[in-house]
Amino acid sequence: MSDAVVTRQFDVPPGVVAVEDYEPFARERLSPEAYAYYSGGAADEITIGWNRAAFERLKLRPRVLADFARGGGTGLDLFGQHFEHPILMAPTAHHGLALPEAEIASVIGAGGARAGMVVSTEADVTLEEIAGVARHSAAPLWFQLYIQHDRGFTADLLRRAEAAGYGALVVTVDAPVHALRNREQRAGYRAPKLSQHANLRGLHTRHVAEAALGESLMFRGFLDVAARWEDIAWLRGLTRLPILLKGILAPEDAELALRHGADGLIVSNHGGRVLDTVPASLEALPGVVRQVAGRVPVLMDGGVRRGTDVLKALALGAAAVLVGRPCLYGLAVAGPAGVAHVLHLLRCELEIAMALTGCARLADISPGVIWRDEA
Ligand SMILES: Cc1cc2nc3c(=O)[nH]c(=O)nc-3n(C[C@H](O)[C@H](O)[C@H](O)COP(=O)(O)O)c2cc1C
Ligand SMILES: CCCCCCC(=O)C(=O)O
Repeated sequence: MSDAVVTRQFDVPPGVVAVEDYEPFARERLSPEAYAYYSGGAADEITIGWNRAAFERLKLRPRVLADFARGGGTGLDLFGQHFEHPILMAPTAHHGLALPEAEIASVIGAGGARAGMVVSTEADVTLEEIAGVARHSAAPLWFQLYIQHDRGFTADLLRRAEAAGYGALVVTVDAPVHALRNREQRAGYRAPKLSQHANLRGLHTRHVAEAALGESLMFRGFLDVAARWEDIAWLRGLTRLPILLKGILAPEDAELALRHGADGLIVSNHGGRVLDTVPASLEALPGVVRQVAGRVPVLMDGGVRRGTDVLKALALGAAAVLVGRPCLYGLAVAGPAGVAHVLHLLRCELEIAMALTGCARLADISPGVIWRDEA
């Protein structure tokens, strides 16, 4: 994509009234390989199911006759930036599989819904082109960084993101190796070559010898150049941008993250796409929130499909949530309009859930909105 425009008209199909309604339409429109890549997870996809089950298990505690005469709202400030609501578009790779306009369409959609967007290192459009479009929109833009084996190249990526005006750096730390993606393998999905990654042009491929039968794959050079804690401290020294670490589940890692200079955390299991049978993000959230004890904002993602899910995550201590697959499905089905609609639906549903639990503002959302069964 070199000319950053979206000129086509997109329509939301009739009957699409909730985020999950997009999925069957997206499945029809995507190639089987792309659908496998977007929808799939690691190995047996157990964690994907747990991400949803954790939300479904929690019951809400309604409150009646609350006084909303003084108004209310969903606005919040994070890292000095204002967000109209706490629902961000998660970083996801390769929007070009959904639509030729790729991330250009996504950023227009996110802007339409006044939602923050986190742009993936593995976007199909350069981070500069995306930021160029976002300049005209109300949506804050953050950049997701995969630390590359070439640290010089990584530092250049960071400088490019700073120069393009991104407001924060989200460093994804939960995927140092290629995950086991059996659904992708079965569907014949092939990830684009490094040379085809818009943001990684010029990065040389690092060849690691294939493991022969009976040899170790992981421990013969594959992990030598993987990111370590010292890389976080290194990044911290390179930039003034707030740094969030994405992919934290264990409270000990949350503590280490703060010790190495993280300004925020994203509790995430990568949408169940990296290590299968790790717990649901929502289950891991309270432990991380307890450990962090208010020192930095904690965000979460994984399985958010309803406004009530957003409310539950905030009740357990998240400052905001990120949404992955539903935005991709919205993009595949209705371009920028679909992305905006997905994010707008979630915001509207959150507002309804707040009204029915007596919360006028995000600050009113407390663990008290969760129903606790009598012992
Ligand atoms: C197709 C796809 C691509 C993704 N690519 C990235 C990526 O490039 N960087 C990253 O940090 N996370 C990536 N993720 C993970 C998301 O940021 C997020 O953690 C996850 O999608 C949240 O779960 P949900 O899809 O259930 O909302 C990807 C997820 C999907 C579905
Ligand atoms: C080493 C992991 C690369 C994955 C890139 C895209 C991604 O995050 C995904 O979930 O897919």
